[in-house]
Amino acid sequence: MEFIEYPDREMMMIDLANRIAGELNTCLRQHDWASFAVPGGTTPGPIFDDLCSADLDWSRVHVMLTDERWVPEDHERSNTRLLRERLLIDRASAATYVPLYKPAETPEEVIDELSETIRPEMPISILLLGMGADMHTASLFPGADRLADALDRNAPPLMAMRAPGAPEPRITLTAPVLRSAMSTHVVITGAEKRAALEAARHMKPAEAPIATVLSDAMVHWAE
Ligand SMILES: O=C(O)[C@H](O)[C@@H](O)[C@H](O)[C@H](O)COP(=O)(O)O
Repeated sequence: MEFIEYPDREMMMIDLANRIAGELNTCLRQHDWASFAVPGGTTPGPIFDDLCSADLDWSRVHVMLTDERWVPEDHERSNTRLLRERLLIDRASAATYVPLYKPAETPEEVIDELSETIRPEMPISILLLGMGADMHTASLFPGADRLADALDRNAPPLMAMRAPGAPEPRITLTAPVLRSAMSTHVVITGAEKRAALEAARHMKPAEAPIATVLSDAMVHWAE
């Protein structure tokens, strides 16, 4: 694991947007298209604000979420809504969006369909992950109902997940998909998450799910 500490959040967000744009460009020089998976939540918005105007061939970039909260797309907690408002705009509006949501009562009703569209995107070219102070990443939460299955190396690419720490059902990429990404960045802020990250390095993914990706990840932190 590589840990990069920044003087402040703004510099970190700008630097990460630049790094990711550079990695996407490199990937597009070598391949016809690149898959780019991003988290929702409160942290990545400023990265999206910078990245959406990056000068690259977005028409060959496939953007997807690492996980989604099972709420309609216009709900304030929808990660899809965050992407549509802050990433898939400006130059990045030319990207192909690969959805992790379809209107349905539960994720189980549409997971097979969604999995079929996700499968061809593997392995993910560039993966950006967030982390909660409880050491969850994507929607791999400690104590989640199907965490052990999602950590298994034979897990399907996409799973529904319910957890005490998550107010609504989730759908999430599973550990084998996250671990097979060609480039992995984790972005975290604040002292509490830094301490959680340090602790997770010595814990098993069953207790600290972020641990499943740490060995090959570049972690970006600012106060
Ligand atoms: O939908 C989500 O909640 C995310 O994809 C999730 O994995 C997120 O990255 C962490 O919960 C951190 O969230 P914050 O950035 O809001 O702290």
